[in-house]
Amino acid sequence: MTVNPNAFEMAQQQFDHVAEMLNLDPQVREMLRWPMREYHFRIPVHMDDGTIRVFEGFRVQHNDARGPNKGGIRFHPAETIDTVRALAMWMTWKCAVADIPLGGGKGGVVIDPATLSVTEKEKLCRGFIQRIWKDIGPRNDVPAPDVGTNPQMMGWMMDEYSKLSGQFTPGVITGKPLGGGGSLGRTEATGFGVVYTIREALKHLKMDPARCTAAIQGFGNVSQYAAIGFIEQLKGKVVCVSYWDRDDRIGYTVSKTDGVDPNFLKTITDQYGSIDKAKAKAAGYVIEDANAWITKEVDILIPAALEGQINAETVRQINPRVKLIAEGANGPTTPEADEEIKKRGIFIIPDFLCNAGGVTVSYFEGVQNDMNFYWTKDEVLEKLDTKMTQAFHAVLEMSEKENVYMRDAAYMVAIDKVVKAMQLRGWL
Ligand SMILES: NC(=O)C1=CN([C@@H]2O[C@H](COP(=O)(O)OP(=O)(O)OC[C@H]3O[C@@H](n4cnc5c(N)ncnc54)[C@H](OP(=O)(O)O)[C@@H]3O)[C@@H](O)[C@H]2O)C=CC1
Ligand SMILES: O=C(O)CCC(=O)C(=O)O
Repeated sequence: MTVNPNAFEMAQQQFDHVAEMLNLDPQVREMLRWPMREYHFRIPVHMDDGTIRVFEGFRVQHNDARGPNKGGIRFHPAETIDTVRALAMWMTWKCAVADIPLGGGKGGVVIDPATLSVTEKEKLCRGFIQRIWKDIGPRNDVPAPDVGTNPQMMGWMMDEYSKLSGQFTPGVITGKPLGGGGSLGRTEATGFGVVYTIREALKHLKMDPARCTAAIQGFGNVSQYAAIGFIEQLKGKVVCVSYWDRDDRIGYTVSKTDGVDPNFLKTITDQYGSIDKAKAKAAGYVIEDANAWITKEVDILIPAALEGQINAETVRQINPRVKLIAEGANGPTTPEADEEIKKRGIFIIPDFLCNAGGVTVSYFEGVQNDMNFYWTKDEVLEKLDTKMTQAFHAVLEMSEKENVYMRDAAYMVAIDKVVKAMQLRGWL
């Protein structure tokens, strides 16, 4: 599948479209369609074989009117400054829609983490912090995990920041390991958040979740817990997940008509989301091509891999039965595909609403770090459910009031909050 060539152009196009609908002041548009600040740096790492490799890194701070910049760090071979800019901008809207007092940021390193040893990965994480530590912190910019990074890596980063700043500072990074300042429920948060919004959307559409089927793209952190939550909490059926095969360098869809078992699939998946095809086949799964997930005759599609996956080309392959698209990934749908989805009347839960569960529990993690007192998993997930449910209904209400597409409604809710904060602070 193709990845959108320029995610930032896509993010700006989405923003411009709604700014026009809102008749937003051109000066305010100019402030919001670009990041406030960005850092470009190079990170030298002493590799295990004695050579030195230099990696390219970025941190983008889009807007901090509502609070410290917040957003993950991606380690991905196809990372570009424009992808990071887009993701940072989407974080501003995400925190506003989720109604958490944070702004938008994102980081990235151009690297395939699967090609590094554990020691090299640790050096790269520490090197990232050495380059940026003076410009992040619990009160100005708080990174977290995203594609290609995990809690252990956040633990190393937090340690490096604490060493450099001379004081233990767990609140500088979220998504840390449990016992190392992490919050219970953060691992499940994004996927479960997707499921809470699906539950509310199905109520709105008057569909019974227990009679619904779903097809999921991806089998990383978000998709694994979206699949588990959809089956265990909503009693629905997931007919396939897809993944990127590192050895074959192509994607596959792993299907089972009577429903996949994500807990089993997790046992045959490596830390980067590659499923063992032979073991899946032996367990009765069918291996299909990468695109098969989007063609399935299901009620719900959950794109949860990368941006640009539902585009002008693939949108035509969506089965007429599909009633709902829940965007687990950031930016999975291009503006061309959006037009087609609108025409077909498919209900969409837009990305920065649907996948806001991760940053919401990251926010809870920061709050727990500040209190130095930790909640139980049930407390965290209950608070998450409340936040996601409120956010979903605020966007739905806007969509009904203004008679607009759910993505446009989410932008309206978010832009209104960010602009208000800018006004209150005297920036406008
Ligand atoms: N983790 C979080 O808390 C949040 C994540 N997100 C977004 O959700 C999406 C997924 O993130 P996350 O689950 O954390 O990342 P992971 O790295 O855990 O998983 C993404 C998976 O998708 C695979 N993949 C890449 N391209 C394709 C493809 N074309 N078809 C099928 N699978 C593919 C990746 O394989 P490979 O590694 O081999 O490339 C990887 O296994 C991203 O858009 C991310 O920004 C949004 C909110 C929060
Ligand atoms: O947990 C966080 O702070 C951010 C997660 C993230 O990067 C995202 O929501 O895209």
